[in-house]
Amino acid sequence: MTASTPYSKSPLFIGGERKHKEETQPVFHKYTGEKWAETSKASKADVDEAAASAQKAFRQAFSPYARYEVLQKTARLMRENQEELAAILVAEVGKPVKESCGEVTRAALTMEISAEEAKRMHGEGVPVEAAPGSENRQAFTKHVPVGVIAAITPFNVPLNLVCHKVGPAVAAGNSVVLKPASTTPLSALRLAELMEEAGLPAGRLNVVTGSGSQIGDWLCENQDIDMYTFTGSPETGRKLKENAGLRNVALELGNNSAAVVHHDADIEAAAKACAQKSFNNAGQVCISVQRIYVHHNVYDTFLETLKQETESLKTGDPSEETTDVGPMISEEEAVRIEQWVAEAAAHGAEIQTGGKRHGPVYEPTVLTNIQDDMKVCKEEAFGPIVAVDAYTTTDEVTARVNDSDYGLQAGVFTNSLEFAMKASEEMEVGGLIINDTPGYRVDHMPYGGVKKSGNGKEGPKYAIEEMTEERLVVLNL
Ligand SMILES: NC(=O)c1ccc[n+]([C@@H]2O[C@H](COP(=O)([O-])OP(=O)(O)OC[C@H]3O[C@@H](n4cnc5c(N)ncnc54)[C@H](O)[C@@H]3O)[C@@H](O)[C@H]2O)c1
Ligand SMILES: O=C[C@H](O)CS(=O)(=O)O
Repeated sequence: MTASTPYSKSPLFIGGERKHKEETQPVFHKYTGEKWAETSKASKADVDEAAASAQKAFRQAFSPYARYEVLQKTARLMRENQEELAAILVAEVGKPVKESCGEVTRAALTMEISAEEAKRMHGEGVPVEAAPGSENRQAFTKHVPVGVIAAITPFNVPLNLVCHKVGPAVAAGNSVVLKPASTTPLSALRLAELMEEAGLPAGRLNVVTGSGSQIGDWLCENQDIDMYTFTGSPETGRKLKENAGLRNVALELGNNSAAVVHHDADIEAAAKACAQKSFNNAGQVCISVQRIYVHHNVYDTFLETLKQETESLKTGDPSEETTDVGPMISEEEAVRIEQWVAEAAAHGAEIQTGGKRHGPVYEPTVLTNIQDDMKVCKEEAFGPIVAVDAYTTTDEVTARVNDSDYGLQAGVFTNSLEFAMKASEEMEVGGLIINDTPGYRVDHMPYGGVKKSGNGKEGPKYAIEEMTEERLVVLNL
């Protein structure tokens, strides 16, 4: 299987074998619209074969140090192939090349962190002998891999979010059946090649491409799958969880991230950070800044600086080094954002900058005079728009941050320890970032949300806890 270049046909990756299928799905270049590649469309039989291959591989010895070596070598190979991997992301996501290179850097680091965690898995001693009558017993726990993990990933960060599933899964000794996003599968297929080159035993990673809903259903029907790890929309995640039966489903879902700018914040720094994290990846990031609440004393200054920073962003061809904001994943999605903005404007919102669509490219857009019940505030935009409003008290803004079905991460720009600690107590999120945006993430930190944002925790150390079972061993000596 060669890396996908224009008009290449990618096979399924099952049991270390390439399996070309007659029926294919196109992958389009998200800026030019040209057909960039075709991927094989898996059948139920292919999914069942992949799960069986994964089970068979799982039963083969694969020591923690061998897993460490494979993951470390994978990270090295990713770095050596960074340019090629970034070019795939530019094409299949439409992600600006500088951001695509950044994703490859982070993905390699995720694999490296996973490698280190492969060597750190351990249980603990349990003092059962402290119980009367158990004086002659000893006990300890150990973490054992769950077995075969079905991993389903979203379109927007297709390499690093695949690594956040495959890396910890392999580190913990599991096998994986991976279903990457149908619109951005090529980076995952290339990763599978690199992991094979790094020495990953055949069957430890299987990649099935095709219809998400069909493959999702077949994975739920298949009893060779021991758990599911899903990243995507709440609607899809809910369906998967309903169909998985008694098997665990780790869910990393949506968000409509809020940032708070208090009167004592560094206003210029906050505006720069908010502009960057409102519009990177064309706003198609689960922790993209979508709502900004600014203390009324500094509202005008912040808004002016935010507008300037936003208008300095270059939109256009993602293959150009100078581009900051590329196309969205499809023109249909850009039209959806156009409609959301029009609806908000029809109800009084003011477009401070942006507001125009050019095919799949939507201009970075700042909205004011918004109402909290507008779609642009209440739902997940997943596009290059941000709504800005003023607040007066910390109680008021905390309530507005919490007025959401989601709770992944929030950011609070303040130098008040009192407000920061209040926020840490009262803001209903999985991650609270003080003096930065909710868009902050490093790949070894615990990452996950509450409410409709999901139930899982990523970061290799934390994902491994979900991908293993704790077993107690008691010795009656
Ligand atoms: N919390 C996080 O870490 C995180 C990270 C990235 C994206 N996301 C979320 O993902 C969403 C955007 O990604 P998307 O549009 O690819 O999401 P999506 O839910 O449309 O698709 C996600 C994956 O599920 C597959 N799928 C589709 N139907 C399925 C079904 N019936 N059963 C099983 N799988 C199915 C898709 O093919 C894809 O691979 C946003 O809501 C975003 O917030 C969350
Ligand atoms: O889209 C959501 C991602 O998890 C954010 S990041 O790219 O991992 O920082």
